[in-house]
Amino acid sequence: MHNVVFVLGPPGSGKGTICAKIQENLGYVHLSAGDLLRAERQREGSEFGALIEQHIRNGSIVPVEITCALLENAMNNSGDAKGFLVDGFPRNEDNLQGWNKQMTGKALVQFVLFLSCPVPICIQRCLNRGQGRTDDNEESLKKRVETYNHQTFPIIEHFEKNGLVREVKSERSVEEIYADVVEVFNQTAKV
Ligand SMILES: Nc1ncnc2c1ncn2[C@@H]1O[C@H](COP(=O)(O)OP(=O)(O)OP(=O)(O)O)[C@@H](O)[C@H]1O
Ligand SMILES: Nc1ccn([C@@H]2O[C@H](COP(=O)(O)O)[C@@H](O)[C@H]2O)c(=O)n1
Ligand SMILES: [Mg+2]
Repeated sequence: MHNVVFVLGPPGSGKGTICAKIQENLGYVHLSAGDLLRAERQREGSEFGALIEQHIRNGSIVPVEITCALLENAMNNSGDAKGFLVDGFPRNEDNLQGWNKQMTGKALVQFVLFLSCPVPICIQRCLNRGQGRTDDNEESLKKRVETYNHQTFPIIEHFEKNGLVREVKSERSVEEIYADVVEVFNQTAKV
């Protein structure tokens, strides 16, 4: 059984940054759904490359069968891990239902780390990121925020109703955020 922490928040809220620190210090393996999709988009011979790029540019969500298969493969190929930080998933109802269908009995969701941050700050962070992402532009960001507000936030609310959400405000320095995140892990997960 894989231990899983879902990490959610608006685009640019700092999910990848904080997950890297958790992986370094707390022994969880970081799996970013977006990174896995970008790698699959680049993989020679992938039948999904064009479809993934279309969704990424539009800020829309790739069908769960593709994303969940990438996540499950990555977990199975990671050897012994204390747990997995599943960053940027589940992003909509399709992701959630597909995960439940495919992963029930194989993964245990310990909690959901919700990095909350005002959208204008998130947008500015993405525009300054400088990694050459095809979706870090004003047009794609508008759509990504719309998708977050209409599809992802309701998923966070769903987990909140089940008592699984641990919110950490991420409009602060990485050090301040990370200190609160460590508290959350100490209280909730077996570290
Ligand atoms: N607390 C912070 N303060 C200032 N800048 C930050 C902070 N956390 C992350 N950043 C910067 O903001 C940008 C976005 O961070 P990051 O990639 O971690 O966000 P993300 O939530 O994974 O975004 P996305 O959803 O687009 O993948 C990066 O350039 C990162 O260095
Ligand atoms: N569960 C997911 C996660 C991501 N995507 C697509 O990738 C884009 C980038 O995601 P980041 O988390 O790296 O910002 C995102 O806008 C989606 O197009 C997805 O489809 N499903
Ligand atoms: Mg990210």
